[in-house]
Amino acid sequence: MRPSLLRSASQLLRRSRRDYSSAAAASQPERKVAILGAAGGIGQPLALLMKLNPLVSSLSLYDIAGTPGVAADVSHINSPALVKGFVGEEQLGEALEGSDIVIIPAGVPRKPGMTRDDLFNINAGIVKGLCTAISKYCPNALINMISNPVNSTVPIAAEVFKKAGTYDEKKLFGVTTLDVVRAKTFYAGKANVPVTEVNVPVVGGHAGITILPLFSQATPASNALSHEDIKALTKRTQDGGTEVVEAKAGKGSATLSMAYAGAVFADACLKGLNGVPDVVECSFVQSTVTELPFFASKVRLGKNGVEEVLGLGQLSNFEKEGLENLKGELKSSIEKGIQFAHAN
Ligand SMILES: NC(=O)c1ccc[n+]([C@@H]2O[C@H](COP(=O)([O-])OP(=O)(O)OC[C@H]3O[C@@H](n4cnc5c(N)ncnc54)[C@H](O)[C@@H]3O)[C@@H](O)[C@H]2O)c1
Ligand SMILES: O=C(O)C[C@H](O)C(=O)O
Repeated sequence: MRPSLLRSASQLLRRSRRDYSSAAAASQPERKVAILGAAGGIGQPLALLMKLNPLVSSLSLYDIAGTPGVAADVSHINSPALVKGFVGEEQLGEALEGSDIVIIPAGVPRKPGMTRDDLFNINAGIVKGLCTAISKYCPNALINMISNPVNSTVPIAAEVFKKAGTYDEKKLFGVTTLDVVRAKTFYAGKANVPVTEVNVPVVGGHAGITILPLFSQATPASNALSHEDIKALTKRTQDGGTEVVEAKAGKGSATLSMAYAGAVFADACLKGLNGVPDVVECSFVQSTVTELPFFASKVRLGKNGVEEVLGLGQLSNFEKEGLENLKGELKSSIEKGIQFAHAN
């Protein structure tokens, strides 16, 4: 693991420990978190980070292969979460039962030259199958969808849940936290401000130009950045996933930074469920912020999942243009997901 990831993991753990002490005093509820795709590139480090999160009392690791080994390994860590591994479809029900949060990084990752949409044909079916099981075994769980293309897999999940009569728009989240993590890192480097103090909302979706970082709202504000700097930061954030895919040269896409981002988002969901006030993260959710039915923006998390979808705030002209430019692609990715769910 890179030192920065280790630092982030230990910060996350320390933060959670503090919250744990105050929550424990108010008798913290038991929370079960399931990871589907837990033996994969994201699944394994994410399992590690969730095992380190003291808000988790039960950690269920499911995959089609490899989970007994991952579960045995992670279970030796001396933190409170009880770890169980489940393998194969016949164990999926048990893996899901009683889950408060289901995190889904199951599916194939990109290779160089591919778009996220190129993953649709394989991942759409995987997500549909897993969501069908979720609607049966843990219909009230919050879903953290990581599998790509997120712009389509979230609408697929919504349609599966609607068909099963279990859809609750407050409980379905596309995980876009990695875009925020990248925007914060790149902005801090360019603006020369402490990265741990930086916040940057990222709205839209999770693919190419649909990823729209709002650097005009970045804090701490910086007037050292030119328009060219903002354009370059925006492009780097939009192409962050491709930067990793190319650097890995055929060995997959972001796994460690994604596991960190997934752990941050799941931690925020747990805090919301536990009644911690003012927990806000960006996420791709059912939305009326624009005319599109799903859109990523800041979301206030609460005891039932989404408590409030927050608006976009003041945008720069460059961001307004980016917003108009992303709508066509995002709309067709959403429609593709909905059509797939209806046809299959
Ligand atoms: N949302 C994001 O920001 C983001 C970031 C990075 C990667 N991703 C996506 O996450 C997904 C996983 O990436 P990865 O690098 O971990 O891939 P990976 O191939 O390393 O792991 C995927 C895992 O999913 C498992 N799997 C396949 N079908 C399954 C099923 N039906 N049920 C349960 N598990 C199943 C595989 O066995 C494998 O262990 C990809 O679609 C990738 O594009 C999303
Ligand atoms: O880029 C990818 O294919 C994986 C992920 O969506 C990312 O943003 O890193």
